[in-house]
Amino acid sequence: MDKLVIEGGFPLYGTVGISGAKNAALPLLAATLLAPGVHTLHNVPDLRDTRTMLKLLEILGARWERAGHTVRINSDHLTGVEAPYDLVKTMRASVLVLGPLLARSGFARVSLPGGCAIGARPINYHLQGFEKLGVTTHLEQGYVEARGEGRMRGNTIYFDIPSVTGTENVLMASVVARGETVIKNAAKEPEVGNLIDMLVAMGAEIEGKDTDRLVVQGVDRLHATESAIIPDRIETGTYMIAVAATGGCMTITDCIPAHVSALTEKLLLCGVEIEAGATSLTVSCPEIGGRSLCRLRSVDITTLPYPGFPTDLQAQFMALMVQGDGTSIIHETIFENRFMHVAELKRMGADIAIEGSRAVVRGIGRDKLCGAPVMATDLRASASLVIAGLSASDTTEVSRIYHLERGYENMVEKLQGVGAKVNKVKA
Ligand SMILES: CC(=O)N[C@H]1[C@@H](OP(=O)(O)OP(=O)(O)OC[C@H]2O[C@@H](n3ccc(=O)[nH]c3=O)[C@H](O)[C@@H]2O)O[C@H](CO)[C@@H](O)[C@@H]1O
Ligand SMILES: C=C(OP(=O)(O)O)C(=O)O
Repeated sequence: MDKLVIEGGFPLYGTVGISGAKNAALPLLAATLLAPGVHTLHNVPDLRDTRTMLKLLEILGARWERAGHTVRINSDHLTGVEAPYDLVKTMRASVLVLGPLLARSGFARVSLPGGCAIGARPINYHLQGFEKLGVTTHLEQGYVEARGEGRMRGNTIYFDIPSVTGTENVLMASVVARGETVIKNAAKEPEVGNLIDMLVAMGAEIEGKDTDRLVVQGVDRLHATESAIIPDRIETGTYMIAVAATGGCMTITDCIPAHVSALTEKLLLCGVEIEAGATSLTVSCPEIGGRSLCRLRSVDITTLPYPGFPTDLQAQFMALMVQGDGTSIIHETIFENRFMHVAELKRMGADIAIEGSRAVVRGIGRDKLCGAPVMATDLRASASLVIAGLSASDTTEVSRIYHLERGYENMVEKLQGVGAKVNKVKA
């Protein structure tokens, strides 16, 4: 098993280019099942999760080829309807094939994802949405079997919580249902917008992009098309926090600054300087006494659905707040168990107490974290530990980095490119 060895304390200077978003690539790849023909997707990041999704499409009968970040998928002849346990257990987003398979074949069998490190994560909203469209679902030996009686029928679907993949899954089923579907309290994440753009290019009729009310007029058929994955806002935010934590000045290119505005506001309050261009962000720590490592004001965050502060940046922001000059309250409202990084950060000297869904982070100031062997428990917890390691004295070893490889393309190379002393070694 590989691990990362990080020698901390070196400020980051230079430029990092942002890859396509994992959380947009996964639903857009699944959407290629909706219509026969050759679909072209650009800016697809090469990650463990996108490789898993391509493997799943292959199991279902699609054929694909990759040239750099462009993937061509031929879904003319689908031969399967099942997402097996072995794949779903490595990637929950495998459930995103349910909607397209129902739309294309009227039947799908998908292993029910279990809980994961960050929470129970049920898919009841997905299933309730399909049932509203006339689909029957039942559980058989750990698999969800979903069957439509003839063509699905449009309906009004209300989500208690604006589920991101729930919205995407139900949307993909509804675009070919008969009549009108209204999705109320839909997720407004930019990745949902990216999927809507692709579906519309395929011939779907959807109104309400970027709002919490989506109105779909079902169409008889869709066609293959060409789309591009949006830049990864979570990767963007991770590098913004990395430079705030480590000091220096980094220009982050190929990103959409508006997609990270909640984080930008918080970093400005911390005292970090940020200049936004059309597709770039320059993040720097003001120099004090010849060092770029400014004092860091502690600020509070509450994770919320978009455009609120993303839960996928909570762990990384905590790695920054442990170096603050006061107390920061970090309130996690999306997932019930997303503080697995706390125990590991404490091993590096952080002062954090968990009180239910809140973490009380008492900042220990700059230059106080010390390197340690730590273990990654999930994707963003891993990124948090990398940020802590980059800012700590001595050496930090992060094990179980396969989590990191699910969602960060070339992280080691990108960090080395801005002066970080980080290497991947065999454990
Ligand atoms: C592949 C992908 O896009 N993953 C993202 C997606 O996950 P995902 O789509 O799984 O997350 P959701 O938006 O569905 O989850 C939001 C909340 O709703 C709950 N819930 C959700 C569905 C359901 O049927 N029942 C239910 O109770 C979840 O347990 C959670 O507490 O959005 C999350 C929240 O922004 C991000 O952290 C993930 O990175
Ligand atoms: C939680 C995440 O992803 P997933 O929903 O794929 O587990 C994430 O990207 O931080």
